[in-house]
Amino acid sequence: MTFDQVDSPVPLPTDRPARRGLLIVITGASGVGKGTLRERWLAGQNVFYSTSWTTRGARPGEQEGVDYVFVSPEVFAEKAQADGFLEHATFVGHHYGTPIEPIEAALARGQDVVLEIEVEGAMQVKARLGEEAILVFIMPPSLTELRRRLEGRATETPERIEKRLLRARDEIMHAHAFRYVVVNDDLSRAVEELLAVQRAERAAQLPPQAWSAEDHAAVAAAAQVRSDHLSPEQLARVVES
Ligand SMILES: Nc1ncnc2c1ncn2[C@@H]1O[C@H](COP(=O)(O)OP(=O)(O)OP(=O)(O)O)[C@@H](O)[C@H]1O
Ligand SMILES: Nc1nc2c(ncn2[C@@H]2O[C@H](COP(=O)(O)O)[C@@H](O)[C@H]2O)c(=O)[nH]1
Repeated sequence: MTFDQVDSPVPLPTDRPARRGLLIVITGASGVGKGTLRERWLAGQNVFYSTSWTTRGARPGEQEGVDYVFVSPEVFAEKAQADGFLEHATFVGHHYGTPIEPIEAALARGQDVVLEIEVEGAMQVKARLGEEAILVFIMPPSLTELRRRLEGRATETPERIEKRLLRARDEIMHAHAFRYVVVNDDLSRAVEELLAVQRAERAAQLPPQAWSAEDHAAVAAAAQVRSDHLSPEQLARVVES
């Protein structure tokens, strides 16, 4: 028996991570570039990316269990009824949901978790988890550019693109509900802003005296993309352009 154990009736938590992981949610209109940004932002990081369940069919090249878990509406409904989702929503005719168990496990072992979901689901996460969820809205430079990206990706029929764009207008008007707003015009700058947000939120768990120079820089950069800087006029300009 070691000295420590004699002094401590409760075993010391040597194998427990020092902190819980961060839960970061990126949200925004379909086609704004969430997936593109997420891949670049998380490259080389040991972050848990949550694979969603969906009732839509797989697109060419999409892999079961990697891009999504593809299920029938019946299987989805069973999981929802059993409270197996952190959030779930219907988006242009299909159901999408975030399975709760793997997320809870990753956060408990100290791993950061990233969700990439549409706006209604992100609002549910906010209502359920409050300040624990770090919500980032990804803003397109304009609706015209959003249309160009959706058409260029060529994964939807023209009719479905119109439905996604119609929904996008409403989603953009909710941007102020999220903690941060990152404009995805220049991809590299937007990735830098996401890295700054992640670093700043980690730093916020420590007293400022413990921050490195990089932490201070990240906190300053993240402050620039807080949603309270966003004016109603800026939002209107995006949906009207
Ligand atoms: N900053 C950018 N500039 C120009 N094109 C971009 C930019 N970011 C992403 N794109 C392009 O826009 C298209 C849509 O991107 P992506 O699939 O990542 O969007 P998404 O928000 O994840 O969509 P969904 O929500 O439907 O899954 C892709 O063809 C991508 O290459
Ligand atoms: N509320 C949720 N939305 C999700 C989830 N997984 C993905 N999504 C979002 O749905 C739309 C459409 O996706 P697509 O792959 O069909 O283009 C897009 O905005 C995704 O981000 C989820 O688990 N919950």
